[in-house]
This record gives sequence, structure tokens and C-alpha cells, in this order.
Amino acid sequence: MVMRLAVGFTDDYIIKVNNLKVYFTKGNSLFGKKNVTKALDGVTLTIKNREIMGIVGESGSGKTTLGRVTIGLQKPTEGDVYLKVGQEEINVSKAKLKTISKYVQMIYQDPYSSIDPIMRVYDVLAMPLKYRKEREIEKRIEDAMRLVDLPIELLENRVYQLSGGQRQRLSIARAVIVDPKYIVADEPTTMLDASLKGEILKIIKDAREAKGISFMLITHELPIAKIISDRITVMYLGKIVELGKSSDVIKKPLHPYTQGLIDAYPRIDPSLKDKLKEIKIKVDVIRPNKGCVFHPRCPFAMAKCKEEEPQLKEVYQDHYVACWLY
Ligand SMILES: Nc1ncnc2c1ncn2[C@@H]1O[C@H](COP(=O)(O)OP(=O)(O)OP(=O)(O)O)[C@@H](O)[C@H]1O
Repeated sequence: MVMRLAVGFTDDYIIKVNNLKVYFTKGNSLFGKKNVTKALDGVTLTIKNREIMGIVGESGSGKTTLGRVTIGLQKPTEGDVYLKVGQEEINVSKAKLKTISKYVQMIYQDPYSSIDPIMRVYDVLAMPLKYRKEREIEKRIEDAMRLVDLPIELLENRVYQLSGGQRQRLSIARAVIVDPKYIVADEPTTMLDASLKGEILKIIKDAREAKGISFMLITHELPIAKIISDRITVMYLGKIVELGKSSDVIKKPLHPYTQGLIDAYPRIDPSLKDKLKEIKIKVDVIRPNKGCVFHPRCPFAMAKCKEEEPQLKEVYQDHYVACWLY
């Protein structure tokens, strides 16, 4: 227990989640068995001030649910979430959404559906600033447009007239314009061409530098997380399997699942390609009733892995893994 609480512990944090569980129940007990999906199953981590924390894992690993819980959009089944602003620690799952929304924002995967296409660009940015003086609104809009590298002339355009990349820049501008402390960016580059992905990531990094905003960057693509994240958390079926500095997780992956993810993107480090050839992950996704959640897919599974669940363990400094190989 002490080890779990200690994962990435620091006083200088914006988000702290402790043994977080989110279970979704489907089905009716009158007519059959209830189906429980453990979207998050005992997640403990902190996101430091000014940090970009990459959350990586395949579809269904719980990334979006984790992001939503940290900004109060999803209530946890169990566990706590704290947002720390200055010396004030806000219990996110108990506080009113209005209190939290002053400090947090979300950027979505699909700028086409998250912004009304017929609105004027100016109005998209002015809307969250209502009740402020006109001069302040103008100044903030100008600053936000500059930060995301959108020309001022576009302010009079309708959203549908913008390209996909411009729309995603606009959604970042809309998020940063209210000076949040923390932003959840959920697959912000997934819908974009490869050439635009880097530009959007650079804008996120610039927003961190210019405004000191902390980010949770959710992605199923490890190379995306590698580009701008300070640390990477690897999730599998609702659990953290590995957590560490980006360079450590990419260059010295400890968990067989992380090694498999890297194998899927050998261009990250071509020298790893041959070494990782032997680590071919089996494809069937089964949630076991006991033991390590990854053991049915793990090429290294031992008898112990089928019986006992490994806890996150600090194998190297600030580099944690939940695996019986260590
Ligand atoms: N509102 C919900 N009701 C029922 N099940 C849900 C709900 N939201 C998420 N889930 C389930 O919880 C699990 C985790 O989903 P989540 O969206 O958090 O994962 P993810 O890693 O973000 O995947 P994706 O990239 O596909 O969004 C999945 O099995 C999903 O089907």
C-alpha cells in the first residue's frame, strides 16, 4: 500500500489520484448476469505542476475515463481525485463542477464535433470570456490566436471554413483562453495527417511553456507521447502497468506490454527492432479473474503471474513497473 501511494509522489502537483476505481455495470440482474466493466481498477498517480503526462494504451485501457475523472466529468466508484491550486486542495469528486471548471479544460479528438461549425471563430473564443471587459476579451483572443499560430484575419470566418488542423488549433485556443491550470488532451492528433500532428504537439508544448499549464496527453500512439511528454504512464485494462520518465519508458521499457507497444512502432528507435522481435504479444484480449491482468497475452507469463497480481514497484529511480519479472 505504501508503495502504491508513493508512485510519483510530490507536493508540487496539480492532480493526484489515489486507488481510483471506475466500474460500469451493464445488464439487468432480474433477467441475467450483470456485466461489470472495470474501466479503472486501482489507479494511483500524480501529475506535477507544468508537467505533460502521457497516458498510453490500446483502446479500452481506460485512458479517457481517467482523463474524465480528473476533471470531474466522471464520478469514481471508489478512490479520490485531488486538484491542487496554490495551497488549496480540491476534492474533485465531491466539489461542484462549477468550482472545478475554473481550473480545468478538455481538448477532444474530433474538432469537427467539439465546436459548432457555424459559429464565427471570434465567438468561439469570446464565449468562455463573457462578463469580462471588452478590452480584456480582445487582448485574450489576440494572445490565444498568436499562441496557437492562427492568423487574426480568421476571426471573422465560420468554423466550417477552417481546415482540420486550424480547427484543432482553435480548440486549443478555446481551452487556454480561460487560463486553466490543467488540460486533458484526449487523442488531440488522432484525426490529423502526420504532417499536422507535430504542429499540434508543439502548440501544446508552447502552451505549457507560456502559461505553465499541466497536461494529461491521452494517446494510443506511443510515438506521440514520446514527442512532448515528460513522463509516460502505460495502461492496460484499467491498470497502470508502467510509469516513468518518457526517455526511460521508451529506451528501457520494462513491462512486456510496453515492449510490445514499442515493437509496434520500431521507428522510435531502430536499434530496438531486432532486440524486440522475440516479444510478439498474443492478440486475444481476455481479462483474467486473478493474477496479472496481462498474463493471457504475455509471452513471459509464469505460474505466479496467473495467481498473484503484481503491484507497481520502483525498479529504477522514478521508473515503476507492475510485473513479476522484476
Ligand atoms: N459510459 C460508459 N458505460 C459503459 N462502459 C464504458 C463507459 N465508458 C467507458 N466504458 C468502458 O470502459 C472501458 C474503458 O474505456 P475508455 O474509453 O476509458 O478507454 P480508452 O483507453 O480511452 O479507449 P478508447 O481509446 O477506445 O476511447 C472500455 O471497456 C469501455 O467500453
